[in-house]
Amino acid sequence: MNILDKIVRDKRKEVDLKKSIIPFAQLEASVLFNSETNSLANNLKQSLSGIIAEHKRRSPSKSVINQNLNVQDVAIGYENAGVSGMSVLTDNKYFGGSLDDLILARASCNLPLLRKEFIIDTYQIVEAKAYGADVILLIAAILTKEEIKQYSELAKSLNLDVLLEVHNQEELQKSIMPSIDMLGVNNRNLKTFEVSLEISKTLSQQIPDEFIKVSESGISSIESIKELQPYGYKGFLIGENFMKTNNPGESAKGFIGKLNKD
Ligand SMILES: O=C(O)c1ccccc1NCC(=O)[C@H](O)[C@H](O)COP(=O)(O)O
Repeated sequence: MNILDKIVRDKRKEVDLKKSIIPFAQLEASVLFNSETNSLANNLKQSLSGIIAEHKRRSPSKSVINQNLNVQDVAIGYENAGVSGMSVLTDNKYFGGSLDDLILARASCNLPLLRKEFIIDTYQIVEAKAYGADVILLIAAILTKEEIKQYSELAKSLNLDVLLEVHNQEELQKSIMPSIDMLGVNNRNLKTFEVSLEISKTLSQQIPDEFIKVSESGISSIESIKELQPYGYKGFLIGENFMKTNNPGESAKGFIGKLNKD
């Protein structure tokens, strides 16, 4: 069983447990369906920095990255740095995150917030809305085409943006549909942890122009961004490179300052 299979297996148990504590109807009743969304897609279209900075304490590939920070400081720091959006990992077992992180980030900044989660059930999408997310992530590797359609349409009905993540051509082909706002190419193979920016470059030609392209994972230099921009990428998801420092906000600020100067 690879790591993605293990994460999904545990996620199904977690969601079942949550449903037994707070039933779907009760969760749904707590959500303000039409509440405003701060659109990440719009920010990326407007060519702000394009950086989507992540809050990531640990990961299956790197183990501990940084356990000493509080999410409010990180959110405020990222906002001051001029990032286009913030990604908040909410998985606890493998990444040390939680929905509390999402709500604390929401209370601390006005950035578009991505709930970075392994979504395998509509429950998690309504939960994302309830906890203040503006964007959800759908991972093509763990969903059927029908699930991608159902989940993305539900997200749109809740005023949430949808970032759909792919890693190969097969995943891309099943994911192209009007309810997707942004197509993210993950440079990290989630089954083997191998990272290569070539994945973003190769898949870019097959992404139709109407989708905003986001390159994810393994980005740690201005040169990488400059390399990816000619392939049409407007968004760049960066986690470890900022989170491994004592002050991710300052680190993002320095990065963006250099990006704007070059
Ligand atoms: O990061 C991992 O090790 C990982 C393992 C298995 C599934 C997902 C994983 N990461 C989620 C992400 O997509 C990254 O956190 C995100 O793209 C940022 O990546 P990085 O800049 O390399 O921290």
